[in-house]
Amino acid sequence: MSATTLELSVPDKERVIRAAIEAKEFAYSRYSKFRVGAALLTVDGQIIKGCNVENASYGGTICAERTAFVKAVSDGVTSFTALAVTSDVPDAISPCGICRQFIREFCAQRMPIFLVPGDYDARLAKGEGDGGVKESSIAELLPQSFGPEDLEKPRHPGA
Ligand SMILES: O=c1ccn([C@H]2C[C@H](O)[C@@H](CO)O2)c(=O)[nH]1
Ligand SMILES: [Zn+2]
Repeated sequence: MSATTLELSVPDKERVIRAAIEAKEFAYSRYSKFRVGAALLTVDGQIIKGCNVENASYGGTICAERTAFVKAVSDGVTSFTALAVTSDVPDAISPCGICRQFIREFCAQRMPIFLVPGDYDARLAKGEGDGGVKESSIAELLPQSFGPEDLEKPRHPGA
């Protein structure tokens, strides 16, 4: 376990990584041709997948990570134990700024976020034990962040 993350079982880690790879298959990335898959593991062991969904009005695009969160939250699920993200590029990508703020809303500071290389399976086949997965957390990806608790703090007397 790295200093920044909460403990997760090896099967759960493999499950959420595998789900992110599967989610990438449905990426609607006709403009960028950049496929991204994400998966959330919920506190009750459910997997929720998301892919990026682009739009002819480019700004309407939603990232894979936010797709997964929106699917979960709109089904009443708001507690998560892990997130995995992958693309087709060998260097594991890391969530964009907007998605980091989304993660901040729903996840513990030290919840594991697995950044999975696009060639994960090829790396495993070559005997690279962990497939090159990087483990991070929202504490690391979005330091000194603003979050839900900040809105609960008392206001100064003049406000
Ligand atoms: O972490 C990321 C980074 C990018 N994208 C998507 C948005 C867009 O569809 C494409 C190129 O930016 O990749 C994601 O889904 N997640
Ligand atoms: Zn994003």
